[in-house]
Parts: sequence; C-alpha cells; structure tokens
Amino acid sequence: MAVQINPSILSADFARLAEEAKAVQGADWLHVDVMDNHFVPNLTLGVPVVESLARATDTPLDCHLMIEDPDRWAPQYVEAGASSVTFHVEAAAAPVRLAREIRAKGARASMALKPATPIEPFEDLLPELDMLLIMTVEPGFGGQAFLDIMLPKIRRTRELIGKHGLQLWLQVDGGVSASTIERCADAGADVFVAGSAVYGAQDPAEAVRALRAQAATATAKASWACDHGATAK
Ligand SMILES: O=C(CO)[C@H](O)[C@H](O)COP(=O)(O)O
Ligand SMILES: [Fe+2]
Repeated sequence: MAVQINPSILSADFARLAEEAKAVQGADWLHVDVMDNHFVPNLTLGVPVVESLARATDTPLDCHLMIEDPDRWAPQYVEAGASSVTFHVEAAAAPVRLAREIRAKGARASMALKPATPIEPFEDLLPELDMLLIMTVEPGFGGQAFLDIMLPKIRRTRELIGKHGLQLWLQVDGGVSASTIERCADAGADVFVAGSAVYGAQDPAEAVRALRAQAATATAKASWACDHGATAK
C-alpha cells in the first residue's frame, strides 16, 4: 500500500483555512483536529468549520475528534463532509456501534489510542475499522516532541493487522517530521500526520513531497512491508 501524508491544519492559519488547504496540494488528506477543552485541555473548531472547509477544498478531510461523547458527535462530522472520522477509544461508550454508524453514513471509521492505551484489549475490534491511529504525543497540542516509546506499539499493531489479514491503515500523529518519519514507517505506520513539520516549513507542499519520499523509501526497506507486499508510491 502507498504511504499517505496528512498535513494537520492545527499548525495552519485558522483565519485562512481555504488557502492553507491549497498550500498543501498533493497531500492525501487534510487532518482536522477537533478539541473540546474536556477530553484534552485545548479548544479548536467544530462542525460548522468542517462543513465550510469541506466545501472549500477537494482534499478529503480526516477528522480527529479529541472530544468527550464521540458517540453523539462523530456522525455529525460525517454529515458535515468528513471522509474519515477518528474517535478516541478512551472516550467512546460503544466503539463498535460507533464505527458501524460512521461507516453506514459513508465515511471511513477510525479509532485512536492515547500513548498510555494498549492495543491488545482492542484486537477483536480491528475488523470494524478502516484505520487505527496511534498517538505519538499526548493529544492536545501541536509541536510536541515525538514519543519514541510508541514505536513498539506501532510494531505490535502492524503484526496484529497482518495476523488478521486486514487492509487497515495505521496512522501516526504527533511529532512526525523529517527526523522521525522513517522510524514510524519502519515500525509499520503507513499514514503520517504532520502539522508543524508541514505548515512550519517555508514551502508546505515541498515538505509534503519530502516526507512522502522519506516514508516511501523507509517502507520499501521495512520487513513488515516486504512480508505483506506493500509498495511505495
Ligand atoms: O492531534 C494532534 C495533537 O493532539 C495533532 O494532529 C498533532 O499534534 C500534529 O501536530 P505536530 O505534527 O506538530 O505534532
Ligand atoms: Fe491529530
């Protein structure tokens, strides 16, 4: 499977979101961080902004919900135009029902794990999902340092995906940059969120291209990709 690069608009200029979306043309998805100041100690944007952004760009929206009560809110993000909706398992009351509802409404269903949440208790849920997000920082803020200690979890998750023969995407989010993306790809990630590394760059579109090239090269050399026939874009 090809690697995917998803710039996070958390590091973009919120007053110029439509232009900021165009600045990363060539990106696979736009990553939209929704924070409610309850699940995480920060507040960003909600359904109306996602609705406007979906109208303003052709790049599909990958909504990462860092909010309480995703069972109630996640379906509204699909209706607002998100093509992928990620809820946190720590916040969901009924993750299987929620994933099925997101899919039934026509979006990709994704589940996120905070750094201290292990994957193993959720192995049986993997077939219900289109993507699993492993946080590589504590959720809440952009520009934090990548947590190396998450690499074994990425590796174990990739093994579980292989064991069950699933076509599940494995996303990493937090501190992903030119100096960390290769380790993530080597461990088994294939979808890479990058906020400050893209929007903090002189040329955001070039930063996306450079990250993609690095991830693709690391994936081509990775044992998990050789075993499962993954190919670089
Ligand atoms: O979910 C997030 C934070 O909770 C963001 O997507 C993430 O932090 C991106 O920013 P950066 O690449 O600068 O770490
Ligand atoms: Fe995110």
